[in-house]
Amino acid sequence: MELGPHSRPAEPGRCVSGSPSAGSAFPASRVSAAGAEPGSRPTAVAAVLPAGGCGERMGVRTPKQFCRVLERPLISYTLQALERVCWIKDIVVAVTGENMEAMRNIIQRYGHKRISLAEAGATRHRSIFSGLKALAEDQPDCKLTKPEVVIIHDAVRPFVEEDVLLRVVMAAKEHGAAGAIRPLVSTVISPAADGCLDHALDRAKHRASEMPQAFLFDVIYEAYQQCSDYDLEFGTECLQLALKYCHTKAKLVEGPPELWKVTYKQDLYAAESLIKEKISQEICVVVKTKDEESVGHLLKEVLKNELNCATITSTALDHSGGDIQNFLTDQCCSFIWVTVLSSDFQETRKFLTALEESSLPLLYPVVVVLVHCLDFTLVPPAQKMESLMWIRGLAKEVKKRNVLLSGLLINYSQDLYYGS
Ligand SMILES: Nc1ccn([C@@H]2O[C@H](COP(=O)(O)OP(=O)(O)OP(=O)(O)O)[C@@H](O)[C@H]2O)c(=O)n1
Ligand SMILES: O=P(O)(O)OC[C@@H](O)[C@@H](O)[C@@H](O)CO
Repeated sequence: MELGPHSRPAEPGRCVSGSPSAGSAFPASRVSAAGAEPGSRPTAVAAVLPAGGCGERMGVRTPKQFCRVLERPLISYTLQALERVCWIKDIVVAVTGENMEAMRNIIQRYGHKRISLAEAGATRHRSIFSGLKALAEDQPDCKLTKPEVVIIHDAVRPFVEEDVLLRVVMAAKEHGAAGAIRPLVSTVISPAADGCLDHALDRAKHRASEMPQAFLFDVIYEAYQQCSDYDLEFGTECLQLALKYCHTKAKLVEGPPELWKVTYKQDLYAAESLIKEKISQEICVVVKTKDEESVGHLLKEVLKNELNCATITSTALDHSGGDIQNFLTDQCCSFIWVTVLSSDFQETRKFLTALEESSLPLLYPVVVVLVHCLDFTLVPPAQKMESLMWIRGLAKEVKKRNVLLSGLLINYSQDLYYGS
């Protein structure tokens, strides 16, 4: 899967030489929960995202961090997840030189902030080390301020929430290092030289090490500076480096199942269905005017009963796009636009234009179901067909801008409506 046609001449994202970020520090109120004195100095937190791999196990030409999920590069979802966390002040992404421009295009296209780029290395540990150097103040022309705690998170683990980030950071503040773990799904075995089973590990006594991990910056930076070439070349575990080189025993933090790493092609399909599920969690029923509100409310109640996993809201837009912008959030991506006994599609077009102008279609495909209620006894057949063709043409037009429009024509008798 190639990077999309949106790639434009690079507007350079914040490379290492960029100015310090405006992001806030880790709020003191949260730190006090980790045993620090309440109201003490907030903890500065930054993140390093290794994104310099080639995705060999994915088996496609494009490195998996740039593979598209619902038309958007996988890494952009991870960046958005971290950007949702206001107390992460800098995010350093380690990418190869050949992918720097692609990364800058992604930063610009999806409006990512607080991002700095560093040159990846030949291994994941070398890429992480490069990202840490971008945050260390002992490096020449380094413009980023050194954080107290640094999160390390694989760029191909897009489903990371603030809760687990907060828990690993607070644990790292207390213990020097912390990492998310998950129960093992398969039993770990140790093969003998002859290729037969030597022994099996007790699965209940072992865990899978996942990401995010967090460290006191000085601990992990010192570990990487002391790290042997062998460990830099063949190691896969940052927690082990903190233990081996800084005698720091990481606190292990139970993480949710969504922390898995996109490694094989099936992981990409799983990521797509998880993102689709998240998008469909929030549905907003939109009617044009107050007097159509009863229809919208009725539809909302029906949907609430039928779709108990989704959050259904409704709103009436008495005015032009201004109201639409107010309720657009990056949480809601599915809308049911209801028009009753009206052949005027101008309001529909205004609504879709406002959607396109919002940042929503950038981050997710926006789904709009146009429910067009007509009194079929009053409307000639030609008008019904005309309405359907109009909706079809509009759907084709807005699809280019990541808005997926479907139309539903419903026979809705006038006396039922005005009698309602
Ligand atoms: N030299 C490398 C190798 C890996 N990574 C990053 O480390 C993360 C986890 O590594 P992995 O899943 O192994 O990614 P790849 O090395 O790309 O995968 P593969 O082993 O299948 O080639 C990924 O975000 C990957 O981009 C990196 O920054 N630099
Ligand atoms: O070896 P990979 O590069 O696939 O994975 C790197 C890390 O994500 C993996 O080692 C976790 O166990 C966390 O350390």
